[in-house]
Amino acid sequence: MRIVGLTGGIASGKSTVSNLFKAHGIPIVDADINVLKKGTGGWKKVVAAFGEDILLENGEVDRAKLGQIVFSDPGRRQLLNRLLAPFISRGILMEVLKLWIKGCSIIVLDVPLLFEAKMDKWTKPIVVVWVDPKTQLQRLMIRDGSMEEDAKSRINAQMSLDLKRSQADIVIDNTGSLEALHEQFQKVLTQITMPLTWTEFMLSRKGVFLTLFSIFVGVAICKRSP
Ligand SMILES: CC(C)(COP(=O)(O)OP(=O)(O)OC[C@H]1O[C@@H](n2cnc3c(N)ncnc32)[C@H](O)[C@@H]1O)[C@@H](O)C(=O)NCCC(=O)NCCS
Ligand SMILES: Nc1ncnc2c1ncn2[C@@H]1O[C@H](COP(=O)(O)OP(=O)(O)OP(=O)(O)O)[C@@H](O)[C@H]1O
Repeated sequence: MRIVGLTGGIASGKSTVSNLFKAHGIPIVDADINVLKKGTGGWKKVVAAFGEDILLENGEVDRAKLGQIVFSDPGRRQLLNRLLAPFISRGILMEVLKLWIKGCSIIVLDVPLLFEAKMDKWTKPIVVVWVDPKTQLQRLMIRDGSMEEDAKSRINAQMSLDLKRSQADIVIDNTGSLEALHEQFQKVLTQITMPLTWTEFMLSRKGVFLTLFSIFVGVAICKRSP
């Protein structure tokens, strides 16, 4: 199985790229899907630590409010990361397992904090969606309707995008137009859909079944021979 890591900086275009993978039939595992959903373990921990003030009337977490708290206070952000990390990794593992059982051979993990959370060692190749700092700030402010100071504090809450780029196997430069992004994406798609390496094949469902089948046949032959 090939587990591709997809990461980048805030508003660098990960979701846009992730949607392109989806549109081409590549399964995506989203890192923080449902970890804050009402009643889940992550929700309980976060409510216990941050108080019921962060909840909406329906009991769901007010993400905008929690975002404002954690992006303006590194200590509170580290606390949130610490509380949610086990639920995020468990969620990812379960999703990967489900896709493995289904027989998927190439999947993409969409993890904004892939390097920060040290999950990069589980993915190969790593695709980093990079954007120049000025464009990143502009896109973030437009998308979230936020002020420059708030947007900058969110950008600064992450490892630098240049450092992420230096650790990537594949870089998508998303500073240009959407057309330019689509063009680069086609090349990336060709790269990541290349035939599996021997190791990737052995880790896929087919590879494991083939190994088990070979062992079974080998044992059967040995038993029959005098
Ligand atoms: C702070 C929260 C409530 C804000 O929710 P909101 O819906 O407004 O934003 P969303 O989840 O879409 O995240 C937007 C972007 O913010 C950045 N971001 C999110 N969490 C963090 C964090 N803890 N540190 C730095 N950047 C972060 C990422 O680039 C992400 O893509 C939410 O992001 C959260 O619960 N974060 C902690 C969990 C986490 O670490 N998620 C990242 C998965 S690896
Ligand atoms: N090439 C592009 N040209 C113009 N706008 C773009 C381009 N790529 C992405 N955008 C826009 O920039 C914003 C950020 O993109 P996107 O939401 O995909 O980033 P992200 O990395 O997933 O963000 P986050 O980390 O906050 O989840 C969105 O409003 C998106 O529509």
